[in-house]
Amino acid sequence: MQPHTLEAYALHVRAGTFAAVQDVSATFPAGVFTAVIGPNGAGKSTLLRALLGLSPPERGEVRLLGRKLADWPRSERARTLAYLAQGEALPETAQVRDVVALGRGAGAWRWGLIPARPWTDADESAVTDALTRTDTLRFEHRRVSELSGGERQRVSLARALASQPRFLLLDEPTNHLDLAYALDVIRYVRCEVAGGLGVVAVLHDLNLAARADALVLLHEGRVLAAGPPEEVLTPALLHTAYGIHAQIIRHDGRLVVLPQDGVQGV
Ligand SMILES: Nc1ncnc2c1ncn2[C@@H]1O[C@H](COP(=O)(O)OP(=O)(O)OP(=O)(O)O)[C@@H](O)[C@H]1O
Repeated sequence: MQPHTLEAYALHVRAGTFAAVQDVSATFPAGVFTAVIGPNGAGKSTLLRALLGLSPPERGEVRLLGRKLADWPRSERARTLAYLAQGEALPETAQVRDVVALGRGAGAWRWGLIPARPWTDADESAVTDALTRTDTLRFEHRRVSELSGGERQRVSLARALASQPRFLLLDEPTNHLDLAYALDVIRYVRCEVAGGLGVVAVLHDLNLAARADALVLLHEGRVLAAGPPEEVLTPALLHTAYGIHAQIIRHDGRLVVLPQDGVQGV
């Protein structure tokens, strides 16, 4: 048991009747950017939801900062673990600052999920801080409908950071973003990780995943490999997981995955 980690122990999680995650153990430390990779249907989103307590495991358990996730009071757990779901929609007519304020729980009060409490100076400064760190403060009064896809994703990130979480879980945060915006997201994430945040991100782009500190490669619901990118991004493992033939090269100190044309290298 490690105090500064989010951990999965021998997790089995069902999605409907399907065993989507099977016997998965993995450790996600604070101050580390871990990317969860694997082909479609490998169980990545299911694992993320189990780590958040949204999909209760059939067997095994999740531990957050050394304490069983199930033993955490709901509101404390929600503050400690922030989540950015896949393709999450933002309220189109709301102003950016108000959207980020939802990260302080304002939405949950409004919907009656947790008791309302007075809005404080600490809330206000956490919102300003999250806006500043994601470079969204300059358009805090714009409406969501006036933002580009990349700007929206930064606002979503700001909303998640506003709760000042210890861990941030992101499900395909670079989906539908062009390369510049995708790199932006990774850059903002890296800054937060340098400040001690633990980040777990499901990523499909292996060349973005190569920028993480650690990778967990899922295949058919199980961990096929875990460790630093150079240990996980190997031709043999990528062939087993994705059925592709790929070359891995190092450029400017970074790993680059070069798949050959077509699945099975056709
Ligand atoms: N409600 C459900 N009922 C039945 N099967 C499900 C359900 N939800 C997910 N699954 C199945 O569980 C498996 C894992 O799904 P999951 O979404 O976790 O995979 P993933 O790795 O995130 O996939 P993708 O990369 O396509 O998003 C898939 O085969 C999926 O079809």
